[in-house]
Amino acid sequence: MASDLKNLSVFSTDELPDISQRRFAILVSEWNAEVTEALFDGAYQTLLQHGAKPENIIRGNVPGSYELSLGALWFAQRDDIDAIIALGCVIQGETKHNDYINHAVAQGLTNVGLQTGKPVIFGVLTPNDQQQALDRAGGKHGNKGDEAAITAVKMLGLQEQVYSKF
Ligand SMILES: Nc1c(NC[C@H](O)[C@H](O)[C@H](O)CO)[nH]c(=O)[nH]c1=O
Ligand SMILES: CC(=O)[C@@H](O)COP(=O)(O)O
Repeated sequence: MASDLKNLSVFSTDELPDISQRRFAILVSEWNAEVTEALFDGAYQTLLQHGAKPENIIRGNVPGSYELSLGALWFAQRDDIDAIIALGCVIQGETKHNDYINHAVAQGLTNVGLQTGKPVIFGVLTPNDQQQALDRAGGKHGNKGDEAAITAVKMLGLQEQVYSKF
């Protein structure tokens, strides 16, 4: 479903888990900072709105989206981090560089989640241009940061369900 058909900031909040004691790492790429800072604001506020405590949210910056995977691994290896939200914006350039970054970071973040068993959320925009990025960082299509944060919350809820006793 394309973003044209679904606002990134509209989601069901039914049956969300208690996250008051949960600890989150939010990784932010420094490339396209106007966009990634808006993504961070969305993710951070969404976590607070759904019960997370400010003292349980840690932020880390990486130079670019390509570095999100390693940053996510470092946080995921900490015993005091329950979920990682990785935020970036890779705008299509003149060459195929964006394709290589996008594929690397998508696969890298997936691998970190599978390797550690912790929710590692792909909050990376891969737009064709700046306007498409802004539309998805608080613009007409909502905020990908909101979506990434609620995805982390929902995955923690699934984790609780899976590992709870009958
Ligand atoms: N062009 C963009 C980049 N490029 C930088 C890479 O992510 C990486 O930091 C570099 O290749 C060194 O390893 N990063 C973005 O996040 N967004 C871009 O549009
Ligand atoms: C992916 C990017 O936007 C940046 O690395 C520049 O890309 P390009 O050299 O293809 O314009």
